[in-house]
Amino acid sequence: MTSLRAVTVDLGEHSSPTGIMDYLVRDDVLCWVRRGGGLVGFGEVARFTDAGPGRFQTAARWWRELQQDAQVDNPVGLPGTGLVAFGSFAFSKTSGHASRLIVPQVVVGLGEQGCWLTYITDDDGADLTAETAEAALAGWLDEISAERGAETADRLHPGQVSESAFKAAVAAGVEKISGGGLSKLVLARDVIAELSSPIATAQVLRELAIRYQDCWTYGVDGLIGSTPEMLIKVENNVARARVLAGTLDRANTHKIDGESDAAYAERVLAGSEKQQHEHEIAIDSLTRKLEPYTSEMTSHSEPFVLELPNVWHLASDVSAELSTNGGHAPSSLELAEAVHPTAAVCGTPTEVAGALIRELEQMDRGPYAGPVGWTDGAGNGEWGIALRGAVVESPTRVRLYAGCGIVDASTPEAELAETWAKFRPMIEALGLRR
Ligand SMILES: C=C(O[C@@H]1C=C(C(=O)O)C=C[C@H]1O)C(=O)O
Repeated sequence: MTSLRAVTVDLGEHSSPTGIMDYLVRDDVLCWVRRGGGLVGFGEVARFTDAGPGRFQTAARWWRELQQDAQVDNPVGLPGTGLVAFGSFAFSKTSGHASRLIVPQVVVGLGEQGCWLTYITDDDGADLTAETAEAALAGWLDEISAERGAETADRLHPGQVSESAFKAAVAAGVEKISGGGLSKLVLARDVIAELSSPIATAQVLRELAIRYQDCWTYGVDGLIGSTPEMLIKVENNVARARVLAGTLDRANTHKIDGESDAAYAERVLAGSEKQQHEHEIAIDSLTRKLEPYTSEMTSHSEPFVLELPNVWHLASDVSAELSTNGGHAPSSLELAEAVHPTAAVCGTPTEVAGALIRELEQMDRGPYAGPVGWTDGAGNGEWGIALRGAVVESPTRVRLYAGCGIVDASTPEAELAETWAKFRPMIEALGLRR
């Protein structure tokens, strides 16, 4: 195994109003961005890949061993400094898709407490100073990627799961739920964007990051998107999650005369028994899985309405003190494994829902609905659920994914419409029209 050396340097204040988005200038960036803060990585000095049920554990072991052999000079010491890996994990243990951790050569970070730069190398003789780190970053920024305009020949095609196949799967899912044995099931489908010229990934990421400020915009090795759902975040032994379930389209509203947006969302979403039921199942699944790792957990008794540009969601924020076993708290990677998949993207009970997804969807979800994010050497990290995103399969072919929670009151037409609302962020960022 390569042994790595790293240095983190303090960059002081970053005064630009667009923050870390200023660094989303290359199509090959690794990124994790929210409200102008986050991490952007360039280059690659180490990579881990694996598939199957052991993928999280082999990744965690690889990451631990990499730390043990590494020399890290990190006077900044904040979460996201020192050695960092970006990663994405397949949704399913049966997926052929490679889960991965990637250690970049250069990472720029921006948080509430400042801005920093990390330079990582496998070269024993490299000079680890602020100057070499800054020169490495400047080298990456020297060549920036081109933008592209929307082209009329760009097209959206059906994916592996057509609209009619999706509706049939939803009907079959509702029938299974009514028959007992499971209370919630999440079914998804895909669509393909065929572009007439190569995708400008950095531009897409910038558009998502600007438009979806409350979401986490991710870019990891061709997996791109902007997720509103935080699977697990660990910062200094505190874990946080944002659980979503319950969705209302903002483009096709049926407001009563004079009703405000907020009152409409409150009435139709927060006031809906079906949506509240779906939400309760999702929050229960997260808290149950997280509980064994915590000494204290807080969540609000009522969900709030989260407003995004495309949809409203019922949302709950959970926070928990992590219990330290022998002085060692679980890392973000260990917790991601423990809580994935939640009922927000799989169903309840997990095993029954997972098997039904395989049977009814008939598609490999790949990294869609799996954890995406980053980890540092101290166990901090942020793992979102890879939703509202796409996989860049070739420069001109992008596969978009979206799904919905199915409960006994679900109808195929409404769930199909909901998938279109969830595709919208990517469709618009790609400059496509439906
Ligand atoms: C499955 C997706 O979203 C999930 C399902 C939701 C729902 O059914 O209401 C809401 C948010 C997410 O937890 C997706 O975006 O593809």
